[in-house]
Amino acid sequence: MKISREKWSSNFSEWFDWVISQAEIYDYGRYPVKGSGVWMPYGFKIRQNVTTLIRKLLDETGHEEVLFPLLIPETLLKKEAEHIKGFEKEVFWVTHGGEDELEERFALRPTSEVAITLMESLWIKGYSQLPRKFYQIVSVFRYETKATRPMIRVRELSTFKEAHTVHETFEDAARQVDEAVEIYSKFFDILGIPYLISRRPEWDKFAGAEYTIALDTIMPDGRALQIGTAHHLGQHFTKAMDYKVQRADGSHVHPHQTSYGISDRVIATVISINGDDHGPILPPVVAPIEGVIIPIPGKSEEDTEKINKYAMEVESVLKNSGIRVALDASEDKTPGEKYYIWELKGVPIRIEIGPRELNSGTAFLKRRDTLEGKSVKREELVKEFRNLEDQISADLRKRAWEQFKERVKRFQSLDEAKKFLENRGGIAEVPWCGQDSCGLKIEEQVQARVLGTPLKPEPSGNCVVCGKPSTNILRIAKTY
Ligand SMILES: Nc1ncnc2c1ncn2[C@@H]1O[C@H](COS(=O)(=O)NC(=O)[C@@H](N)CS)[C@@H](O)[C@H]1O
Repeated sequence: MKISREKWSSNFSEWFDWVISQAEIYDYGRYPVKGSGVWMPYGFKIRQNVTTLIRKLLDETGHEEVLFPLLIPETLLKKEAEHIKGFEKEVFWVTHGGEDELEERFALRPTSEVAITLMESLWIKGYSQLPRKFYQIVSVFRYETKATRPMIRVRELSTFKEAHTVHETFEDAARQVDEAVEIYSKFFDILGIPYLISRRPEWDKFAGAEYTIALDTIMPDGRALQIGTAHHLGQHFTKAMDYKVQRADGSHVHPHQTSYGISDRVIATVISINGDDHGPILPPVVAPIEGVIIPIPGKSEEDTEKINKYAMEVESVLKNSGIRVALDASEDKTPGEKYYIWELKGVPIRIEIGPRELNSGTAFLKRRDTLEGKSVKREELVKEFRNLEDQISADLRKRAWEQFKERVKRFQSLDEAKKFLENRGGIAEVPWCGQDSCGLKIEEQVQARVLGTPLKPEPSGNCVVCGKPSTNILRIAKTY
């Protein structure tokens, strides 16, 4: 028997608010600063498992973790004209220290390009020190004026991983952007999150970038969510800040840079992408508790005692093998009430230990995603548990990709694309001649956002606006 996904898909936003509060993941809307949420212990552990994973992927590809000041002086932030133009409406300012007005305002960093470029100009003088790849996982602040949403559109991005790299040439920076996209692809593949990689249109790239590559997923309500971006910054910041490095031939050149970021949105997505009306289904790799043991009382006090004792043995066998396991031995709830709570918390495997398991020396493993269960011998428990986890991870990833692929559709006319986006939602692909004017018209007529173009051009048919032969397809979607 499957659990319905009615609420999860048709009232996703309500479902998400209900899950993050009832599963005690993230307290949003009650802390008296709009757009700031609180990571509660269980949610903090999910966040920790996610950041541990991205740290691993960055550390093993030559990135060095750093930690920069939160405050950026106004004159520094304004060094790069496009950058400040793109952010000036989003910056929070600090104007006083105690009673004293500061002689210069400080910005709460909205992102750290100028801060990092300043210190790079002091640390890195010559080509032999390049390329250099830094990253930090910090809070950044953006005065979002659109409706804020927990984790998805916040004003304090409390899990902002920003990477910044320096290169001798444009080409090497372009190679780095490709590496960043590969790292993000691997990251989302491990998390089981489907995505499309698109080059953002010229009119929607990061402020101060040559070009932007973005990874977009589709949330249960059919809206697209940008979950990662990588920017080729060229020499925009190094020229604005007159930062040069010495080349092998003794000449000096402004180095080229990239930056790439992900945020709390990744956690919102990993909670939401596989869910049902009982709550989220967390992939084992990020689940704070991979398996929860629920003892089922016996007919007599004596039996129940034996069952609890056996359950504790099962707990230590799993714990000793490095599995994050919990034993819910609370006396004040029935097994059914416990099932409800742990399903709401998205625990991927439930281990039922009752009279039958006690007598046969087995454990009953129940999957959170399909609700299928199977009995395993106690001696095989760790191996069977790990195998089941691998099966669940693969099935969750497969199901998410199947749903995703159903929601990416190609159309030859704008009307069909518009209808599709208004009904089910998803990402529509239409033939495009490559002219910005047509691209902007598409956004207008479809009342949706252009996500951009595939990295490998896919000309097919005639531009849906002007009728000229297409040079590529354009992806459009209702977005967050
Ligand atoms: N208000 C927000 N709330 C949550 N996540 C956000 C918000 N704004 C942006 N993000 C996420 O942060 C990622 C990086 O932000 S960004 O503006 O595109 N890029 C940068 O800031 C660059 N400096 C790379 S670190 C985006 O891809 C998006 O997933």
